[in-house]
Amino acid sequence: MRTFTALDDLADEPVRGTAVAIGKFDGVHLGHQAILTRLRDIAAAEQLESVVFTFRENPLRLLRPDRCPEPLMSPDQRETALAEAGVDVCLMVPFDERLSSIPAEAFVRDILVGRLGTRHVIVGPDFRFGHRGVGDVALLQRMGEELDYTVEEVSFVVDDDLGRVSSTRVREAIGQGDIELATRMLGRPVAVRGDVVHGDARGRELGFPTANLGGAVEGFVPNDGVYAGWAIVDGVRRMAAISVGSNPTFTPEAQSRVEAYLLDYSGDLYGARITIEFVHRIRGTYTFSGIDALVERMHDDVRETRAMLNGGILRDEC
Ligand SMILES: Cc1cc2nc3c(=O)[nH]c(=O)nc-3n(C[C@H](O)[C@H](O)[C@H](O)COP(=O)(O)O)c2cc1C
Ligand SMILES: Nc1ncnc2c1ncn2[C@@H]1O[C@H](COP(=O)(O)OP(=O)(O)O)[C@@H](O)[C@H]1O
Repeated sequence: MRTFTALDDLADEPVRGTAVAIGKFDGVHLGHQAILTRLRDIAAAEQLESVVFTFRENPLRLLRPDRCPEPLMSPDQRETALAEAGVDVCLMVPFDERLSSIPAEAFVRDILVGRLGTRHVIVGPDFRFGHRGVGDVALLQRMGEELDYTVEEVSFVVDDDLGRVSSTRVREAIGQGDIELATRMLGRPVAVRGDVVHGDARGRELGFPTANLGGAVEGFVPNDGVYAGWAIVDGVRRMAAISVGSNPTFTPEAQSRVEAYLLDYSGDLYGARITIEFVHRIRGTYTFSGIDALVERMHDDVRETRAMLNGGILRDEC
């Protein structure tokens, strides 16, 4: 996949004869994947390049920061998911004053047709575009008759079990601790990524050293609590008991952070970039009366993690 982070870069390396899907694609969930499947099929059938037109940040960050939700993915995670979906070209441009002031008609004429040579446009439900969001599917279609492209609106993915799939519902599911539902709507694990930093060096004394994620953590961090999941280090996936919290037993005022105890592992992870995938929420974060109570509970958490990830078979040892 070729990625462009500025529209002007298209002048140096033109992309012509395209099918274009436009949207935020936050989460690249099953609904987005339905759009990308159509995009790929249409592009393949007509020997066009498949292009995703998306934004680095949610447009609401500029337009209505008070209503802008936390993203489900970092731009890098989104780019990876789009590449995995078989997209040829990703345009991930900043949604800035300049882009937001382009009128809907000019967006179609100058960008979709002028710069991308669009033959087909594929959008999701309720798609709006152009300055003040005045452009809609009807306008896209009207302009397509004149400018010789077609438009397809892919409807919501509504599943008997999952209901309607949307980024908002994925956030809600994670917020309610239903990691399983979020995972099914995403069609991939709920995952965060970050660098392992030093903590308070307490973990190893408790018998549970934990890799603490620091710096800018990519992805949507679930609510405080304890989770069963996986830690992926250098491409190797290991079972992990994960804590998201401020360790209130020790540091009630601290900021919440993500830390993972990797089962059956000992080694040095400082400085490594690791991915943590959440599979199941075990419990909330408690303020224990002392270290012994915390450690006893952590043993249970580890047993439960192993049971969850081994398909529900509890073994005697932990
Ligand atoms: C599985 C697991 C469950 C945890 N549960 C709690 C908890 O309920 N309350 C709490 O205060 N800390 C909890 N912690 C966090 C520990 O307090 C923390 O890992 C320990 O203080 C080590 O911190 P350090 O990495 O900064 O050395 C948990 C950690 C793990 C790995
Ligand atoms: N099983 C393990 N799970 C997580 N980290 C481990 C494990 N074994 C060794 N480590 C190492 O120990 C470090 C965590 O130890 P800890 O005492 O909790 O210190 P800190 O407070 O700096 O996180 C990790 O960053 C990693 O380098």
